[in-house]
Amino acid sequence: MLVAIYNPVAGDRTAKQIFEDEVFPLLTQHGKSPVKQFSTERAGHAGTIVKDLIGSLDAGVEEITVVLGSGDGTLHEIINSATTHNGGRHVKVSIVLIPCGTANALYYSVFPPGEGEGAHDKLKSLKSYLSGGVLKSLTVAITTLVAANGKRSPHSLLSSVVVSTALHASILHDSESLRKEMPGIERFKVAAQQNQTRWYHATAEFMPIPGSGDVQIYDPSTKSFRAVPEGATKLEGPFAYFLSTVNVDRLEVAFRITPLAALLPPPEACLDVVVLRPLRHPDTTSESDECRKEYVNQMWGTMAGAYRGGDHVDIRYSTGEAAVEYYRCGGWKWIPAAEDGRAHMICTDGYITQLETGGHASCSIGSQTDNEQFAMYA
Ligand SMILES: Nc1ncnc2c1ncn2[C@@H]1O[C@H](COP(=O)(O)OP(=O)(O)OP(=O)(O)O)[C@@H](O)[C@H]1O
Repeated sequence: MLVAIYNPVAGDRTAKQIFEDEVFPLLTQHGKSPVKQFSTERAGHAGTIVKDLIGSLDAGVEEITVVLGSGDGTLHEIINSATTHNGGRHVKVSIVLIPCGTANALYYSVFPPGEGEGAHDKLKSLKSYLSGGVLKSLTVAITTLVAANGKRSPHSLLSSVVVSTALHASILHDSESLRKEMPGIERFKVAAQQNQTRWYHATAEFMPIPGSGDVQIYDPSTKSFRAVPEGATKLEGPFAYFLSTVNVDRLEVAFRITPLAALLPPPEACLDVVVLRPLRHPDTTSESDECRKEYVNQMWGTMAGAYRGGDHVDIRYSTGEAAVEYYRCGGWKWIPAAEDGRAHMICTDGYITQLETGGHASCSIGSQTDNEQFAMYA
C-alpha cells in the first residue's frame, strides 16, 4: 500500500506546497499514485494514521510505503505508533522522506549535501523510490523509563535519530516555546545560550555492543575506537552534554555531532554517544559560578567543531586527553541525582519526557527484528 502523509506545520510550513507542486506530480508521472493522502491535523496524528492503516491491511499484506513530508518529529510519531513494542502488528514500514521539517537530521545524514552545493534537493529519497533504489533499514534506539520503585514504564520510546539528556534535552525543551516566533534552527541557538552554564548531576553507565561484547571509545591519537576496560564503563557527572544517535551523523545539515557514524561506520548497529564533562577540562577546578562561566567558552570552542565537519572529536586538551568522550555501545543507563530536576529530562527525537525523581532511563539498541521493521529509501 502506498500512502502520502505531510505535516503542514513542520519547519517553514511549506510541506503542502512541495507535495502539490513537486511530489504528487512526480508520483503521477511514474504511475505511482498514493491510495490515500493525508495532511496531519494535530500532534500525534501521523502516528494514528499509520497505525489505523496497518490495522486495516488485509492479512498477508506485510508492507506499507509512506511518502512522508515532515521533519524528524513526525517520523518519530509514526515509528512509535507502528512498533510492535507498543502493541502494533509487525508490518514493514518503508519511508520515502521529503525533508519539510526544521532540522531534518535523518534526511541530511542520508543525503549530505556536497561541498559548495547550494539549495538542497528535497526529492532524493523520492527519486530513489521511483527508480527502485536502496532501502536502508533504520536502527531504533529503545528508551525505557524506570520509576524509583523499579517499575518500568508500560510504553517504550523508540527513536530513529537521537536520545539525549543534559544540554541537548534542555535546548529541545526550551526551544519549543520559541517555535512560532522562530520557525528555523535559530531557536535552538537561542535556547542553547539560555542553558549554557547549566551542569547536570547524574551517573551514566554504558552497556556493551551485542556482537563485539564491548563498549568502545574513540581515541583521537590513533583515530580509531578501542575497547573500554571493564570497570571503566561508568561515568560520574557533572555532565554538560550527553547525547546518543542512531542512523545519523548530524542533527542539522551543518551540525555534525556524531561524525564517526559516517566516517568510521560501525560494523553492526550500535549507539554513538558524545559526552562532555566539565571537570575533565584542565582549567575547571570546581563547580563554582566562575568555573561554569569559564567553561562556557571551552564548551562552545569544542562544539564549534561539529560545525566544521565534526572535528570536535579530534580536539585534545593540553593534557593530551580528548575534549570529547565519544563512546560506542549497545545501550546506556542515565541515573540523575535526585536533587537535580533538569537532569531528569530525556529527549527522544525532540520529544521531552520527565523522569520521576529517583527513577532512571535505560536506552538500548533495538533487536534485529526491531531494526528491520522501518526503512527509508536512500
Ligand atoms: N496540524 C498540526 N497542528 C499542530 N501540530 C502538528 C500538526 N501536525 C503535526 N503536528 C506536530 O508538528 C510537530 C513538528 O513536526 P516535525 O518534527 O515533523 O517538524 P519540525 O519539528 O519542524 O522538524 P524537525 O523535527 O526535523 O526539527 C510534531 O510534533 C507533530 O506532532
